[in-house]
Amino acid sequence: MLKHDRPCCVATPHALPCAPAPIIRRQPLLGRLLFPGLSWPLVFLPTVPSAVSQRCSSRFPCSVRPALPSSSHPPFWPPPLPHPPALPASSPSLVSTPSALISPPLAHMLASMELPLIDLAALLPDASPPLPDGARAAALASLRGALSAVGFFHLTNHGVSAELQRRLLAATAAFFDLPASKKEAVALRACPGSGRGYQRLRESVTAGAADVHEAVDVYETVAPGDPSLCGAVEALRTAAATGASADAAASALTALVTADNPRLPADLHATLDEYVAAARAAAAATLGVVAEAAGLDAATAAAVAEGAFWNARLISYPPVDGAGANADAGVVDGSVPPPAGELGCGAHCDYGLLTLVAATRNAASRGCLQVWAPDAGAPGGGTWVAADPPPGAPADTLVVNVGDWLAAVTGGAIRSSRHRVMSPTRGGRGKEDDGGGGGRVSVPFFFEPALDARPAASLPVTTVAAADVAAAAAGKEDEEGSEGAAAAAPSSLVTRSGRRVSCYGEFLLSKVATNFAFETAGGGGGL
Ligand SMILES: O=C(O)CCC(=O)C(=O)O
Ligand SMILES: [Fe+2]
Repeated sequence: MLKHDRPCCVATPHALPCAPAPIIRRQPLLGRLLFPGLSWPLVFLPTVPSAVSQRCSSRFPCSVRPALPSSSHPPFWPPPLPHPPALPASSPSLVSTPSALISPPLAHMLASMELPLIDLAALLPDASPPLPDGARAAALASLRGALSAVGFFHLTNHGVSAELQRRLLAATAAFFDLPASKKEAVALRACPGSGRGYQRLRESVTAGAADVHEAVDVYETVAPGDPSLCGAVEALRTAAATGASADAAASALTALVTADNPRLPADLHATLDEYVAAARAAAAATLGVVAEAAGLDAATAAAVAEGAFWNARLISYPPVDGAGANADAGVVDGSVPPPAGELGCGAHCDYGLLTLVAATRNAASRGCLQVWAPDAGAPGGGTWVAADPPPGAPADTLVVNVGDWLAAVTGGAIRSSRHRVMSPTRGGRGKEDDGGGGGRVSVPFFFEPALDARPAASLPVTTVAAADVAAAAAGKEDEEGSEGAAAAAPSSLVTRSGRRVSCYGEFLLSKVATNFAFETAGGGGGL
């Protein structure tokens, strides 16, 4: 990643009419992140190494580390699967994994909707007591199997306590229960360039179709002179884009990442601050383990995570009646046609490194989050797999999934899979209710690469799949009956105009530009 010691040269964009609020500014890096061969003690350094201290400008102490409890149960579940055969040195596409690499037990695991449960604390290289070598290798193999098949797994013992998750989900639910006028007071619509704020029902759009949810987006706020922003601006300006569009993109990116977050109710604000610090630390540690499972060398893994950026969404999915809801989500099967109605959130891939999802565990929520497993189910078919934690999973279980950038960095060894959220079924409220009421509340935390992270020249970059192009042209994702094909289409690190992205910031911008109903097709800073 490029380093800069001079202020960013992009003109600060037009003043944003958002209320200034001190929520969640860029935090210091956690010292060195966790990678094979390295261990946590580097995280405790009271003074941050000079290479990263220039980013250390916030009120958060540099000694933040996740409180990773010692393991009290087996480090992975279900039992380990055979390690898949070695992947070819250069994988032909970003996300496809030949079916031959899916072992029969793994296919079974997918069909029975059992994503592995990974115990992060037990898998850390400096875990105490250490796992026997064989057990650690088996757990990593189980993780690798899930990463290469669907890019989703369940995570426990990660330091984001169940209690903190419950508090955040309850405060989030309370926000969405407020009168519309209070929510609209922090509307994204009022400040679209900031990417932040409240979106009413059906304002968020996935691949052209309205989503049946309300949400609030928040982002890490970086300083205009932040090295990663400067690097991204430089990358944009020296990329193939011509002057005017590069300037527009640089301005749009600057507006997006330097804006302040909306003024949320005090308790939600404070809880979110606390949650972000914990989730960020957990994500960094998880990335180390995922990188190891994916076979990335330590230097590449370290480079991927340096200067990481984050954003998050607070989401409320209201319950709906009958068809289209998750009534039968206990049996998710690719042979069942997709619901005719609207989705809580349409099928999409996440953009960055890893997403950590905390969600209500009430009965209404169960089975709502689903991931497309192209190699499972009938040969040549594919299956939507339920991704929510099963009822018996530990209370702190988070759903973790791989984003496009990380999948690309691994050359397709691990998948960034399409996933969707079904609307909860009305009346499905159960005794496990923890704040979602009759609906589902979730908070995906997106752990992203540095804004100036560049795709390595050696990375395979797929062309946009035909199904995606057709769907984009038609303004919707899937033609009826072709959901499976479109769901399996690979993502690619190209902008909407088909040019290879110059840096992660540009990729992020091109994705965010199509996310909301009020934005025009020409949005996205000229990309
Ligand atoms: O609500 C969820 O569980 C996940 C939502 C999601 O996939 C996203 O916002 O990217
Ligand atoms: Fe997602």
